[in-house]
Amino acid sequence: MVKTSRLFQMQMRFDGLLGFPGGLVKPSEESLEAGLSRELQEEMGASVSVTVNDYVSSHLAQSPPRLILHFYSKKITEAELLEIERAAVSTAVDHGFEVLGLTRVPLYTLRNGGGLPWFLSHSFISNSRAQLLEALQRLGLVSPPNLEEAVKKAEEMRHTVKSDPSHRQYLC
Ligand SMILES: O=c1[nH]cnc2c1ncn2[C@@H]1O[C@H](COP(=O)(O)OP(=O)(O)O)[C@@H](O)[C@H]1O
Repeated sequence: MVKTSRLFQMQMRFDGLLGFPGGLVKPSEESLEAGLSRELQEEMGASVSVTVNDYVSSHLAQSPPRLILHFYSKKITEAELLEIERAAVSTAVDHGFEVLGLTRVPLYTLRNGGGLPWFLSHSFISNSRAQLLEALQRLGLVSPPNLEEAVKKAEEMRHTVKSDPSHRQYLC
């Protein structure tokens, strides 16, 4: 087990993909920050107020068309994070439906390649894997050389799993 001083959260979505808490916002009806705060309440059961200061980046979605993906990241204390984790399984209305669970992201690489590389080799919704890498770099949670190494290892792991004979056995 690795104890880290910094924690970073994502979630397992209903469709089995990893992604961030959030959802669709109609800018004609509410501000992006108000919409995101509402979605966070539904998906995590906790009140987190997002402001323009938490804004990170925007990208055009490849699908569905005409969807703009706005990404925010918010720094909170460990106590607030623990509170969110508790609320996510107790009061969040989306728990067990749209969200199967919050998950911490391993920010370390083990000697055997476990940790962040394995995490990055999973499947992610839309551009959320790129959003994760952007946030880890911007927030200084993983150093650029370690991040680069983790991305490289993750690619190798994807190939290893595909060529693993036991993987083929499971498919037949
Ligand atoms: O974490 C994310 N990062 C980037 N794009 C996402 C993420 N989650 C969802 N999306 C995008 O938003 C679209 C709508 O997502 P979802 O179906 O979860 O919205 P909803 O919660 O409002 O129903 C997805 O098709 C995908 O393109």
